[in-house]
Amino acid sequence: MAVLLVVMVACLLAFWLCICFAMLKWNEIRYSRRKGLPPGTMGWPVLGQTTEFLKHGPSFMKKQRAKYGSVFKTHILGCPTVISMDPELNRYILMNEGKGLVPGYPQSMLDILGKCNIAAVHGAAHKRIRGSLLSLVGPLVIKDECLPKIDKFTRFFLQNWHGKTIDIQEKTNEMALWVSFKQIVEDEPTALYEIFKPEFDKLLGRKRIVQMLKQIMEQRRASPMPYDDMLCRLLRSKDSKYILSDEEIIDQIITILYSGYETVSTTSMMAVKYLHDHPKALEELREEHFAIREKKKPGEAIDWNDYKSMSFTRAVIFETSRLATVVNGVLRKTTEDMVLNGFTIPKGWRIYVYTREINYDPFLYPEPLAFNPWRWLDKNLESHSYCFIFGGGSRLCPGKELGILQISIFLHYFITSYRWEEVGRNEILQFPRVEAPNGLHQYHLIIVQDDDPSRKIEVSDGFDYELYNRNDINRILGPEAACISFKDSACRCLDYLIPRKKKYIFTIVGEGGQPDLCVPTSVSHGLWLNIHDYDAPTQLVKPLERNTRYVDAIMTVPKGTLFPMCGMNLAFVRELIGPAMNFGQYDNMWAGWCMKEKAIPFFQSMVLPKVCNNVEKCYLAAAGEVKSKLGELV
Ligand code: HEM
Repeated sequence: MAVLLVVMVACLLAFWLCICFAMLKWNEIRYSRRKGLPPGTMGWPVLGQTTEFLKHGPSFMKKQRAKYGSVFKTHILGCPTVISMDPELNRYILMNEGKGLVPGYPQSMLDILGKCNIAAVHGAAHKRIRGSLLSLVGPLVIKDECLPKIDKFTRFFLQNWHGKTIDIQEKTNEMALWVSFKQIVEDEPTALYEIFKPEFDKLLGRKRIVQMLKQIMEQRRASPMPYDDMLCRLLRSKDSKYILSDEEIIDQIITILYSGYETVSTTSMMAVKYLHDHPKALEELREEHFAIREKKKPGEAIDWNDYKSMSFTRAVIFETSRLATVVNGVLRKTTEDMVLNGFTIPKGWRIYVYTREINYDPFLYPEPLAFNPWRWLDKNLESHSYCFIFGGGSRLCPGKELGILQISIFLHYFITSYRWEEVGRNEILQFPRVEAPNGLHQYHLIIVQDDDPSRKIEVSDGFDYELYNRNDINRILGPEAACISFKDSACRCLDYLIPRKKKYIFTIVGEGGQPDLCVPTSVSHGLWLNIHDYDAPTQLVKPLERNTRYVDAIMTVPKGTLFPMCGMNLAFVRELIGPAMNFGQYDNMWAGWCMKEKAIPFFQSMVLPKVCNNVEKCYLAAAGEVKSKLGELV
């Protein structure tokens, strides 16, 4: 009987597995019939890969990219989707709104924001709604209209925190909504806000919010009182282009509240966290703000000139937004079949313009996991073509300057009024959405793949890594890309150019033996399993000779012994021997491309002392000269 039961369970299990496999297969076949789609997998019918995407977020993205490249297809959030992690393509999509591309936000979001909201419209309607929005929150009006109010409400909000344990997440959250709410309807009683906030937090409370706003609008129309807030400006727009219907006004208000809520609150909270963890940055910020306060009477408001002098504050806000990546990307939808990067994206597909990774690009942001606000003091960075923190193109965030202003004023009153310390680890500061990338992984790997870029290296789960291939080398170095030769160990030279601290550099070739750095070693040379690592002429005369004897042994090259060294299957400690390993155009040459300009004249003019009467002494003397004179180049 028991045996029968086991057999039945096994049959059921096998049957179930077959069904699952068939469903997966069917889904893949369904999409494989369409020609020209990007690589990728669509997962389960209907569900697609939504669960993996929501559960693993950034690591799901990295894994798929490693498998399929920077542009791949998937099925998430109920829609076949192409994910682009390619900075060039992302830029193209952002800059080419309208050419077959419109916003692609899910229906659930449009249901909350309303059908007239800015993300639901495009073309002329978008221009009109955006124009109206900019007349309320754009850079031209925030100086006179928004700043005095933000100052007043933020200062009021930050009162009486002395000696208390506060949840900074909860507080910044409340502050972002309250300050926006008060700017929209300043003179409405605070009790109204108390009803409004829980409805807003539920997000499903649109119906109730619409009712409340309609009521306020009716009262305003019937009242002779002069109001001075955003709602008043919307109701009495002076510019005929921007006269909106009641429905449009309501959607506009909900959009302003919704768009500036999580973005401003999360950035404010993360700025507090980063400043707490980086006392030097906090000290410099305090200096900036106390210098402003010194010029003012107690309680005097911040004015535009004060705000404009907050250059380090702006840098802190940009660095926080970058490192915390509050917005991971934006969504677009195709309105016709489109060819992008050589792939055909069918009409109606969603494109996830995933911009998160570019925030950690070491070429754009050297040592990208470090909190370094000073990098933003170079103003060019804000306008860099690949800086997508506030989006780009015709949908560049219209609330960018308003958001920065709100966070600046918050930081001003927060750091000039309080000193604080974290209570408990991560108990007060909670990061349910924002990842803290700093310090989570002991090792960060930079992998430079040197063979065919269409072949994808599989990297096991659990590694924190960046993967570069030949296409990336071409993208990063542009016309200079030829200086890193292809299909040899010189590909590691890209590693040198990646501005990040690296301790070990490994060059691993095909199925060769792996370098071993378990013992304190400056250079470790792995041997090849399959062929003798002969020099070129010997290999020519012994083309078929193979090494069949593999000895699992470590040999130490004695001091003073010269030995031939191949650049492949080599590992070394960068700090000890890095400059000598900077490979050039041809393998095994001792000169890196970045040194060429200066290195050649340097060597041509080098004179060694007379005591250098053998190779070893010459080498050591030359190495000393290189260290002292060329050291800063490396
Ligand atoms: C630190 C704060 C903020 C960040 C990081 C941020 C980021 C962004 C990004 C990335 C986009 C592009 C969306 C897309 O292309 O689909 C965007 C658009 C938008 N943002 Fe912000 N934002 C911030 C603050 C604000 C504030 C305070 C407002 C309030 C008015 C706001 C209102 C909007 C609106 C209405 C859009 C849509 C624009 C359009 O479709 O034309 N944002 N924002």
